[in-house]
Amino acid sequence: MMINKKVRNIQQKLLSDNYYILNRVTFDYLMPSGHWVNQMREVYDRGDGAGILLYNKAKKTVILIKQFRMPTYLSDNEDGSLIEIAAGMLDKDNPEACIIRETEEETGYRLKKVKKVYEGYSSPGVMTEKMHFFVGEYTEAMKVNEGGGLDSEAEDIEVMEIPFDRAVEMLHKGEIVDTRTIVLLQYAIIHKLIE
Ligand SMILES: Nc1nc2c(ncn2[C@@H]2O[C@H](COP(=O)(O)OP(=O)(O)O[C@H]3O[C@H](CO)[C@@H](O)[C@H](O)[C@@H]3O)[C@@H](O)[C@H]2O)c(=O)[nH]1
Ligand SMILES: [Mg+2]
Repeated sequence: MMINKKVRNIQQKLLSDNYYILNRVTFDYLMPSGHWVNQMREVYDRGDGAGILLYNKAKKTVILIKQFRMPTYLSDNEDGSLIEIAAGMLDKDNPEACIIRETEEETGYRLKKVKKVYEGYSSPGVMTEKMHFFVGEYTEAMKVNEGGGLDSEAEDIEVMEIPFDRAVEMLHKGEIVDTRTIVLLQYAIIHKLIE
């Protein structure tokens, strides 16, 4: 941890801990020219996350979810709804336990086994978050409730079971614009999860 000799004098100033943590971080950075320059970054820390692509080989389907995402609505997403993989923030549990819990809350399927495929920083210039990516097979027998998210968190999640071919078409037509979902659909294509 923190062994980079080109970086020193890191200072953090808390800008907000209203919900998660936003810090203003200043530091000195040694340029290739040999000069130290003072730099500033605002860094958002809301912990790490996990996401999963659920797929069924026999039915040749995947499960995605649709929900309202305010930041995209403030950007250019017309009605603010976004098609995504099931995903959640790690509380104190490990990524695997987290994704199994989130899958049940959001989609209604209780998985026993998941496969970790990637780890990656979500938005490395801005936030600390690292995402843990999983894939998992689901069957009708694993369905324990309707999903839809937690009322206590005011979640309104639509569960979408769709043919894998349709998901790939949506990907290629630009109807899927969540990076994490793009990553896992591409994983499924590359590794022929469904044929
Ligand atoms: N009041 C309040 N509640 C919040 C706020 N931010 C999040 N929440 C609550 O925290 C819940 C988080 O639900 P999760 O399912 O755990 O997380 P997520 O929003 O699906 O996040 C996943 O996707 C993100 C990408 O959009 C990832 O960044 C994240 O790591 C995770 O994978 C939300 O439903 C909401 O109730 C906030 O600023 N204020
Ligand atoms: Mg979620």
